[in-house]
Formats: sequence, C-alpha cells, structure tokens
Amino acid sequence: MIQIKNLSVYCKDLCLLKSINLTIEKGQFYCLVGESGGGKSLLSKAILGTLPETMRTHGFIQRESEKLDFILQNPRGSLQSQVTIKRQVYHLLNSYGYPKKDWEGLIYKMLASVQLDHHKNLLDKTPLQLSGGMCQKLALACALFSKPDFLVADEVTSALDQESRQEILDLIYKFYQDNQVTLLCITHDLDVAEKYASHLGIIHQGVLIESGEKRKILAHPQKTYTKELIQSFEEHKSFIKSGKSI
Ligand SMILES: Nc1ncnc2c1ncn2[C@@H]1O[C@H](COP(=O)(O)OP(=O)(O)OP(=O)(O)O)[C@@H](O)[C@H]1O
Repeated sequence: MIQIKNLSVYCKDLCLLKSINLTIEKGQFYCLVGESGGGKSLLSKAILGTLPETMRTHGFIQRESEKLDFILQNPRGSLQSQVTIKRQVYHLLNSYGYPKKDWEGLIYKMLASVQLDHHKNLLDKTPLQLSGGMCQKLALACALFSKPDFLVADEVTSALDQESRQEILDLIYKFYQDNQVTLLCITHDLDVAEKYASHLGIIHQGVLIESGEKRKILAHPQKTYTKELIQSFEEHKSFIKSGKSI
C-alpha cells in the first residue's frame, strides 16, 4: 500500500506537485492519466524515491510495499546498449542471488513469459540489435526477476507501434493478474485506463484533481478537465469505429 499525504514538490521557487493526497491499496491497478508536463512522472519518482536532488518535498509518503520496481518509457535506457542480453540477465540473476545452476532454465522461462522464446539467438544479441518492442518486453521480464509487489510502469508503450503496444499492455496485465502485484501505470491514454485499470487518477498542472474507482470517475467526472478528457476520448473512439466500418 502507498499512502501520500499533502505531498508538494518544489524546484527552486516553482511548485511542481501541489498537495497531493493519494492512497493506492494493495492489488489495485491504478492508472495515472494527464497531459504532458502535468506531473505524472514526478509523482511516480516521488513514490520510488528517485526525485532529483535539486527538488524539495513537503508532506508524507508511506510505502508498505517492500519490493518496488519500475519499467520506463525508453526500454533501451534500462538496458546496456552494447552488452549481450545473456550477460546482462546473468548479472541480474546473480545480483538477485538466484543459484547459478538455475540461470539457464530461468532465462528460458522468462523469455517465454514475454513471448520472446521463439527468437533465434536473441541472448547473443545486444539491445541495439533488437526492436523497441523487444527491448520493452525484456525490460519487463527483467523487472519481474525482482518479484516486485509494487510495479510502476511509466509510459511504457509511448515509443512503440500499435501492435507492440497492445502486446506489452496485455503482458503487464497478465503479470498483474498472475502475481497479485499492485500496479501504478502512467499514461496519456484514457483507453489504457478504460481497458485495464481498477482505479484512476487524473493529474492536471501538478494537482491530482480526481482519484478513485475507474468506473465511477468515467461515469461521473467531477472536474471540467476530466470531462473534456473523457469527451475527446469518446470522440476519438467513435472516429476510429466509423473509420473501421467504412
Ligand atoms: N528535473 C527537473 N527539473 C525541473 N523541472 C522538472 C524536472 N523534471 C520535470 N520537471 C517539470 O515538472 C513538471 C512535471 O513534469 P513530469 O515529467 O512529471 O510531467 P509528465 O506528466 O510526466 O509529462 P510527460 O507525459 O510529458 O512525461 C513539468 O513542468 C516539468 O517541466
């Protein structure tokens, strides 16, 4: 469980997050949605404890989760570009203390879990030789080795094509269902929240303007910004539908 009370984040004189109150209960799939620059990544960094040193915080964050892990927008950023996948994964398994005799089996299990087991010689390649979607699947698989009970997925599909995007989201959802983790998913897209989330937060100009059960917020938005977001999402959906039916 994560509990945030009256959290404000400042950079010099600028207040970037304003009096955030948020509770994410164990087992929730919490989607944080908002426009670019709204404060989504800062809030996730505050939760992970990775805010830049130049920022000051006021308020209170309580983390009951013991094992937090994260996957980020740029999957190549969490992998070393010139080192083979095999070396990187062995290093990770070693650091998590898995016995050496299990490594081979664990790797193949991990590749199967993210549907990469059919790719020939993948382990001998470097991230530079793989597509963005493949790197993101590997980054997800690597995060799973740490067996997190709280996973932050920050815009993990924004650099991917439509097909890879869907695959990654489905894999994250499957991981969420199979492992009873708590998930914080950060996205621009209300369609991700509509399809996968149990709970939803809307952040706008550094203020968490709505937070709660997804179906309640989508059915009865309270704030103008949320209403506009839902309206443009519905219009986009009708447009796609009408395009498909032509
Ligand atoms: N290291 C930093 N130093 C100063 N200001 C920052 C820093 N990182 C972010 N900000 C500012 O904080 C605000 C929120 O940024 P944040 O990255 O959280 O937005 P976001 O909602 O995640 O946007 P996006 O969807 O584009 O990633 C922005 O105004 C941004 O310019």
